[in-house]
Amino acid sequence: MKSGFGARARAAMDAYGPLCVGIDPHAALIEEWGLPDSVEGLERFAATCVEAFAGHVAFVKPQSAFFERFGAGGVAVLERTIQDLRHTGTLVLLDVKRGDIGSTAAAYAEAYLDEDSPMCADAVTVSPYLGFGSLEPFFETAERNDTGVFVLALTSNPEGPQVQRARQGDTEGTVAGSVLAQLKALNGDRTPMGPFGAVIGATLETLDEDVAFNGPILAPGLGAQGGTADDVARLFGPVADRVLPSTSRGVLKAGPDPAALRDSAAQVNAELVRSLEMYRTSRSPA
Ligand SMILES: O=C(O)c1cc(=O)[nH]c(=O)n1[C@@H]1O[C@H](COP(=O)(O)O)[C@@H](O)[C@H]1O
Repeated sequence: MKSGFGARARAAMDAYGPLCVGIDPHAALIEEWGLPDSVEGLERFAATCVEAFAGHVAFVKPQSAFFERFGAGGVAVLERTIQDLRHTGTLVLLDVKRGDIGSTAAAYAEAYLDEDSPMCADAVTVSPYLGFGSLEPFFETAERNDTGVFVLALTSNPEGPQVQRARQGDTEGTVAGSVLAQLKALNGDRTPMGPFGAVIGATLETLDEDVAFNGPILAPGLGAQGGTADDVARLFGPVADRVLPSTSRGVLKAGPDPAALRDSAAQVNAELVRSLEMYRTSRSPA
């Protein structure tokens, strides 16, 4: 029987280290890899990523936008990529950042989080800006299927704080703080952790929020956006066991040789482990 998403994420991170590698087939990268910017090129790009990363990292995160760019043919490649990765046992976090009114959210949830769907991933990214409650169909479908949901909280882009750091009222906390508090309520005290994660960028100057919500933390922004392993340790050191730092271009630029891609991911993973360990030892009593 399949175990809960929190348990599967815990086991994968313990086995492979914290790194999540993103599959973002930018046109420029496809060209650098010597491939045509077409469905055929996309197919070879994605297959190379599967060969390089499946069975070597805890999570792979395909970015749907770069597949949708090619229409139905691109979406078919995305579907196959998700299935191929999952067949190897590698966890797939599908990055689609969905969010809509409840009845439409239910259809998105069925598409990405229901095991009967051909596009089902292990987890999906969602946006809470139609109201956290509008995400309920995602949570409910995930619970029924032992899949997971990652909700945007403090994103890695410079425009994020305008909305996410906004105060909800004179005395209340921030929008992001409210998202994190609601995730905490959903995860409860499940062990080893709950299935509902947050997205918090590795590019932030400071966290300034309570991240004790007992779920995984996707931390994108490592590499191309300027985040470093030391930033990950500085921001997430106290909750190191739940952080899933993510990079796409930072590793993909090592392609198209699958061995070079795998080596690059292993190197980033090792840097993360080293920085998080240094943080831990610097804080432990002598
Ligand atoms: O949800 C995400 O993964 C995400 C959230 C966020 O705050 N910032 C962010 O960059 N991402 C995604 O992470 C990937 C970052 O790619 P690189 O900048 O190439 O590492 C892209 O697919 C983004 O859409």
